Parts: sequence; structure tokens; C-alpha cells
Amino acid sequence: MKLNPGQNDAVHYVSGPCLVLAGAGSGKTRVIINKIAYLVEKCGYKARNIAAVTFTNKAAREMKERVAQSMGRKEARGLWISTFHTLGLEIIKREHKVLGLKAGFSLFDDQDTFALLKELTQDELDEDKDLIKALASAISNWKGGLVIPQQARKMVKDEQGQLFAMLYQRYAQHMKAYNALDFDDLILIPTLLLRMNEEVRTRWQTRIQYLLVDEYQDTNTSQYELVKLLVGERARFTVVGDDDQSIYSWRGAKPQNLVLLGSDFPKLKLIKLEQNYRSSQRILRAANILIANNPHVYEKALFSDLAYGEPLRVLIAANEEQEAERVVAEIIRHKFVGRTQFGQYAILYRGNHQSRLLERALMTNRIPYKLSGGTSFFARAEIKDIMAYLRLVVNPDDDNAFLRVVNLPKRGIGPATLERLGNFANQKHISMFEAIFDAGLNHELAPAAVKSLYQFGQFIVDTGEIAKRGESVDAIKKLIRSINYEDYLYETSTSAKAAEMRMKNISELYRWVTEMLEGDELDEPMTLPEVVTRLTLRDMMERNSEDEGGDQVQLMTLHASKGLEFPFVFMVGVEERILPHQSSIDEDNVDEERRLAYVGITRAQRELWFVICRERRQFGETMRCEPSRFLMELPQDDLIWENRKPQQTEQQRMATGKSNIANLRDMFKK
Ligand SMILES: Nc1ncnc2c1ncn2[C@@H]1O[C@H](COP(=O)(O)OP(=O)(O)OP(=O)(O)O)[C@@H](O)[C@H]1O
Ligand SMILES: [Mg+2]
Repeated sequence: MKLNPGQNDAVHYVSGPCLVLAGAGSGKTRVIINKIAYLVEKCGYKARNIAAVTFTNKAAREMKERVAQSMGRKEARGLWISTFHTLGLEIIKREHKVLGLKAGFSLFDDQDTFALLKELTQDELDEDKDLIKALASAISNWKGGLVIPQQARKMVKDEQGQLFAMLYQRYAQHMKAYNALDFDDLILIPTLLLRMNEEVRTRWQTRIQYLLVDEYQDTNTSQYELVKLLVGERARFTVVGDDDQSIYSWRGAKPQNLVLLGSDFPKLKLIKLEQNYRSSQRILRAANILIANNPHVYEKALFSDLAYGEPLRVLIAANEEQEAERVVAEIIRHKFVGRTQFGQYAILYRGNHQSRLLERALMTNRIPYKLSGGTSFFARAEIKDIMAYLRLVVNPDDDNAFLRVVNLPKRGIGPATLERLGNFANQKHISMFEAIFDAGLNHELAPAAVKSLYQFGQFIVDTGEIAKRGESVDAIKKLIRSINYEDYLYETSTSAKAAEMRMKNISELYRWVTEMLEGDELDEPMTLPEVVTRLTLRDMMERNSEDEGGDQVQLMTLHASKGLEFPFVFMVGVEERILPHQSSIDEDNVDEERRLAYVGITRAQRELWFVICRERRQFGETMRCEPSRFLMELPQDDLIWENRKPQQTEQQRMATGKSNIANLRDMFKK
């Protein structure tokens, strides 16, 4: 792989600490990949003594692949290339004895943590979901800042702080009793261990002799401390980052860590890279002009030798449904004209919920797509629940579907009952559903259990009958109502808003199934079994594609797109209140949102579209939308706004006495 002089310096400087500070697409990640190969091939490092840390699992997988391609698979074996959390987990696994953890410790995700906190704080927080959430985030912040419960109790001043610190302590004690760790522990525990135990520290400093960190601007206090402890006095490390792409301050990331490096390691070599190899000049110019509105830690000037490129386009849709349809139509048109591949397109958005309508539009048009990060529509628990019901109605022998819904919502059918039912069905070689109606079951189970099972079975049979009469839409409506699914969602969700979101997903599924059942100009009406197999197949394809990475349009949040690049990028919902997000407008933290927009723009190599709506439904209300201030900050001569009258010359604009931006706003209001 070719390198420019700055990149070469960065790769060849191995005698001390090194920081590469440079803008998007300037080849920072390429430096890391080349440097790993250089360390092994030219400097005599063994692969197993080198660790590289990135920010997401996706990025780690890609880096591993690129390193293996550059230096050979055999040579690359043993390299530690992972996220911070995976590296932390590895340290904990190998040191669990010193830590006093039993080998089979379990890992709690956010939902597990929430459930435990809810249980532990019943008396104090009275199941108030917002308070529990606030507590969870306080605990996470303490952990990210390396603050243990005893210290937290000393630090806090106000009443709520004291309460939270006390609950933090209680939570920590319980986690220990459960032999469980949460996400933040994966950094906190190894860091504290390395800090306090010299023997362990020496062991890891011998094991990891050279450390490389990508996306360094997004490390938090505990991660930075872990880096320092791992590299020790020898300070053999390279970190690369871009302060303009710091987008995780809400999770405790500290771009100031870039500055701290200089004071913690006086011998730090600072290397800047200024050539961007990714984007057309127009795209890069737009990105540079946008980010110039932010204050800077270090000044940077990025240039590109690539073509000047196509203008950036702003598509204007009437509402959010049309927004999704416009994007899909544009992809189809563009692909046809340019003979491109679906895999060259990415659709980026601010929040996960924005993916729903996009997924729908892509599916309706049979365009393969891949959604990374976040949960795709069919992987969502509520969709799986209802799909399992439909599967069971269509095919009562589907034991998996049976097990998923037999006690959802609760019907007093516990694990012991199900185990016996399962054994009985096995002996008789029948499905569990069939077993419910077998007279022999009376000898196996208590009458109450038999009754509950029978009622459930009868309910499924009845629903099936309605569907068979050709009233499937009715059958589904009745089903969702009779199981009180909405109540169930409100009882089990972390907040009323979350329950609402999940219920919305259900109505989305309902709408979809109904459309397929009733047919339209394009498709014949389908029967319920046909609909269910069609949708299940879709689900399976999606899962398989996770591994294959075929020719698919990429969907992800702006956060998840960090470090990646795509020839053609659509940024949707580029409106005030979405990007910048309402909460950041309220909190006066628009700079971080501008960095997020900068990250999005700089993912694009050749062409970039922004999409905005005139109005949008939010929380049941239709609201008028206003284009994002970031669109207004971009160089307008590089932008083409849809439906805009033919470009005026500068003189004409002066003559009308109106500024470019005022014109745009006017046009938007019409
Ligand atoms: N010296 C070079 N010659 C040609 N292409 C290069 C060179 N350096 C990097 N590239 C290419 O430029 C693109 C951007 O590189 P890379 O992803 O390493 O940038 P980055 O600085 O890590 O970007 P980001 O800030 O978005 O993470 C990649 O396609 C890479 O292969
Ligand atoms: Mg990178």
C-alpha cells in the first residue's frame, strides 16, 4: 500500500509515543494497518505482542481483514485487534482468579442492568423509570471516570447525588454476588487491576509490547488510563484521531485526552496529515467549510487531489414516507444510469427509529440492504413475538414459536410445566401443541396447568379458524387484542415512550401484513400462510447476509458510520430538531452535532445527497420542518436544491437584494 511522506513518518517512528492528528479520510487508519505490518516484518515484533484497538466491532473486523491481506494470514495470526471492551474482557478472563471472579461470570447488557436496578431500588425510586435511567447513567459515568462507590459517596454534595452513590454501592455488591459484570466494568476492572497490582501490570506490559489506537478522540477517562497502564514507562504506542470527529462526549469521551497526551508524554511525536484520499473536492470543501464554524484544538487544512466532483444535492420530500420513497427511487435511478452496485450506497440517519420507513421502502422495492448497529425491524422483540404467534397459527407444530409465546403474556405456564410437556411430546413423537390436546397429558400435569395449556391451544385453533374462513386481517386484529399485547408492552418496557415505539412497530407490521393479504395493483392478494413464509424468509435472508456482506445498500446511524467510506451517501432528515438534535439545541451543544454532520459528509467518496421533509409526524402530531442550519452553512454554490429555479448568477442575486439563504428559506416555506 502506498504512503505519503507524513504517513511514512508515522509508520516508521517506532522508538517512542506517536500521535497522528488529522482530518477525515487522510489515511489514519491506513497508517495503523501499515504500521502493524511494519512492526512485524521490519522491527522484529511478534504478532502476539501487538495490540490494536478500534471503536466498533465492525471496524475491528475490517482492520483485521485489511492487515491479513497486507501481511499474509499466517503472519497476522495472534495479533490482538479488537475494541477496547473486548480487550478488557480478555484481560478479565485471563486474570479472573486474581480478581476473585468465578470463571463462568455473566455479562449484563443494558436491559439486564435496568431490570436489576429496578428491583434493587424499589423502596427508594419507587419504580420510576426516568429516575432509574438517570441512576444507570450516573453509574455508567462514574465507572467511565474510574470512580468506585466509596469515592462516589465522598464526591457528591446534593441529596439525589448521595442517594445515587449509595445505590451505586448496592448495585456493585449485588453484581459481585451474581458473579456478573456490566459493559463499563469491562474497562473499569482491568484498569483498576493494572493500576493496583504490579505483577499483573508487568505481565500485561510484557504481553502487549506495542499498542495502537484508532479513533482516539472518542476515548473516555478509564480507557485513556488503561492505555497508559498498558504502555507503561516504555510508552511504545501510536494513537490516531481527529478532534473534529469527536461524537461521543455524551458517553464520557474526552477529546481533551488528545491534549493530555502531550503533557503526559513529553516526548510525544505529533504528526499531521493533510491530504484527503477519500472524497471529491466539492465534498471535502463542504465538510471543511461546515466544520470551520466550530472551535478547534488544533488547526488543520485538508486538501484533495481527486476530481472536483458532482454538486451535492438536497432532495425535498413532502413527508417522512415520501422521504424514504425518494431515497429508494433515487438509488434505483442512479444505479441504472451509472451501472453501480447496491453495496456502493449508504443511507445515514441521526436516530435508529428513522430506519423503519427506509427498510419498508427498500423491502417493498426488493432492494437488498443491510442494517448495521441497532436492531433491524424483524429482529425486534415485539415483531418476533407477533410473528411467532402468526407462525403458530399457520403451523401449530412449530415448537420454537410455541415456546416463545405460550407464556407471553403470562398465563401461569412455568418452565417445569413446559419441561414435562416437552418430554411427553417427545415420547409420543408429536409437537408440543398437539400434546396439549392429548388425553394422556392429564397423568403428567396438575389440572390447573392442563387447563391453562388447553385454553391457550384453543385460542390458537380459534384464531386459525377465522383465518381459514378468509378473514385473516380480522384474525390478526383479534389476536393482538385478546392477548392484551399493548398492556404487556407497557408493563415490560423501560419507559412509556419505549412501549409506544414498540406498539408503533406492531402497527407497522399489521399494516404491512394487511397490505400483503389484500394485495394491490402490483401484487395479488396472498393467504396468511403465504404472508408468513414470505416474511420469515425475509428474516432469514437478513440474518444470513450478516456474514456474507453481499451487494446490499448499507443503513446505519451517523454514529455507527465513523471510520467507514462509501461512494454514494444519503443523509436523511437533515432538519432542525433532528440534526442538530432537539436535545442538543436545548443544551446548547450544537458543536457536537456539527461534528456528527461532518462525520456523515466525510463518509462520501463521490456523491452526496441530503434529504429533508416539508413536514413530519412526531408524537402523533404533524409538524412543519425547517432545513438544518448545517445545510445553510454549506457553500451554496456546491449545493443543488431540488425544485429550485435555475441558478441565478451572483449579479442577479445582488439585484434582487436578497441573500442566498433568505431565498432558500422563502422557497422552503412555499
Ligand atoms: N497514501 C495513500 N494513497 C492512496 N490512497 C490512500 C492513501 N492513504 C489512504 N488512502 C485511502 O484513503 C481512504 C481513507 O483512508 P483512511 O480510512 O485510512 O482514513 P482515515 O483518516 O482513517 O479516515 P477517518 O477519519 O474517516 O477514519 C481509504 O480508502 C484509503 O485506502
Ligand atoms: Mg479511520
